[in-house]
Amino acid sequence: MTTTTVLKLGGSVLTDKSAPETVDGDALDGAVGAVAEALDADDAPRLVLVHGGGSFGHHHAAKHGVSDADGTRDAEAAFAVHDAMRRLNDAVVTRLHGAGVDALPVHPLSAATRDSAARLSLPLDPAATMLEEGFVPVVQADMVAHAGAGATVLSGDELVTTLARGLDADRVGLCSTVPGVLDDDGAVIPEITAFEDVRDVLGGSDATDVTGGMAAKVRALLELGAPARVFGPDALAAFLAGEDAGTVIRG
Ligand SMILES: Nc1ncnc2c1ncn2[C@@H]1O[C@H](COP(=O)(O)OP(=O)(O)OP(=O)(O)O)[C@@H](O)[C@H]1O
Ligand SMILES: C=C(C)CCOP(=O)(O)O
Repeated sequence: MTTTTVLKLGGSVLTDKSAPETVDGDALDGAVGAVAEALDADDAPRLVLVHGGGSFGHHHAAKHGVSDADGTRDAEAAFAVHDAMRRLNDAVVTRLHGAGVDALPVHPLSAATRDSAARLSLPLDPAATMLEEGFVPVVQADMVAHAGAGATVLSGDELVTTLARGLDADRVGLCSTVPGVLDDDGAVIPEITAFEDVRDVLGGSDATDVTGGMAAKVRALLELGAPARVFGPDALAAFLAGEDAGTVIRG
């Protein structure tokens, strides 16, 4: 039976977060290589890729003072974030093509919305139909029109949980720069089942990040209702091959 995997490639992995709009070419090649190899396997999953903002989205969002909670009615500001994310998305999709992966872009701004209670509505048909037709959807973190708030940031983490639920994913992974969620001593916590257990060790991000870093990630994954894994680039191939990797989060 073919399984469905939703995988986020963290913006902190794909980019150099210390320099605006800078792709980390080696890291992107490494991730793309692992994806291409996994899709060549006999038991390859159907794969939905999501990517975060790194030094593309977060840089522009911070500059314009927007986040997933604080919106803007300045169309040029919203477009600056979206367009930077599109440039990163183009870079990811193009490298995937270079590795023989049939990737197609998905830009949520054109179709997703948030209501006044910040509930996300994301049409799933595009990604579902792409999967049916053998493509790999590559969904960018983006801006989204938000009732009563103008436009807010839509994080890759929220896209992962929404797509995983909506597409009934069998496996969910978040590849970040860290090898997992780390405890006070820097060791990988094997399993998280409650936010209270890890609240004290969870922080934001070391770099510019408008969506809450690791604490927000763990919170979102605990609400998913299915196991999800947070791991580093070294474990990406193992995760895609169906093995355990990093920290498993079970809500
Ligand atoms: N307990 C913790 N364990 C691991 N990382 C932590 C912890 N607390 C805070 N962090 C920070 O969380 C970061 C990962 O979150 P971040 O949102 O930056 O990653 P990402 O999803 O890969 O990138 P992006 O948000 O750009 O897509 C780590 O680089 C680290 O700085
Ligand atoms: C700032 C933007 C548009 C991206 C936020 O998504 P994340 O990097 O997954 O937190």
